[in-house]
Amino acid sequence: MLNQILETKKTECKTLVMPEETKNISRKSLKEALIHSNRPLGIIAEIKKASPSKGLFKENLEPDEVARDYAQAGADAISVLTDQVYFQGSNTNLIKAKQAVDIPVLRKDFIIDKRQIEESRLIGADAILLIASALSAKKLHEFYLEAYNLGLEALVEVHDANELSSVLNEFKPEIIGINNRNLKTFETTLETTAQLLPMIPKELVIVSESGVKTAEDIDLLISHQVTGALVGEALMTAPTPKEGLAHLFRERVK
Ligand SMILES: O=P(O)(O)OC[C@@H](O)[C@@H](O)c1c[nH]c2ccccc12
Repeated sequence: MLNQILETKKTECKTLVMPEETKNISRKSLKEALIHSNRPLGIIAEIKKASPSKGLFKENLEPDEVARDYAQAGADAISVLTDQVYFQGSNTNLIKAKQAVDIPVLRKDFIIDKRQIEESRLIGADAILLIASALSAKKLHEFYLEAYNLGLEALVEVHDANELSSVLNEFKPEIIGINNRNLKTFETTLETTAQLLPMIPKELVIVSESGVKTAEDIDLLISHQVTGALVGEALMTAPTPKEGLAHLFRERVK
């Protein structure tokens, strides 16, 4: 699946046209937002209309409304899928989400070409996702530096011990994402986070991604002292973002 997505991206990148710069953007730090969360675990709430494994989550998605709801519900940051073909996202969704809130916005896409980093800056992203399964460690490092040069941060995503050690041999990213989803079977298990955690230097910000669905999952991640969690499906399918987030932290909905 990932290979197919990357092939599509390659084709898309051939005709990539730089968007106009979204004006009046004030960049926010994802790292700081996660570290200074009001909850024991920072939350990146994801705007994801559909996914290749689960199909459609929401028929009519208003990214600005969802972003505002997430922020009001106490999310520390927002992730917006911008890939169109597989996730039904768009750059416009990110622009709208960013303009609606003051918390940092992460661009979720498959970045394989340096120009996509500049594109991310132009549409107003605060941070980008860099996927270890999609890039060599060398390229990851190069793209990581490019992002920070442009004033963006990067969440460097790994999903197994091999990827993690090859990344850490090359450089120490400030923010590491552990993706709990097996890219072949699409199954998720928080065991992935538990297993990779001890390999990561303590000073790095660690985000557990995918398959975080219940208050028990959140408890487990808190007990492992990860900095944050990236939650998509559980919030997209909750009656409201507020209820979804409250449920994860066993809070009463006000
Ligand atoms: O919906 P979930 O299981 O809560 O997962 C969210 C997020 O981690 C997932 O969307 C994701 C993680 N890494 C990605 C890379 C590309 C696209 C999507 C993703």
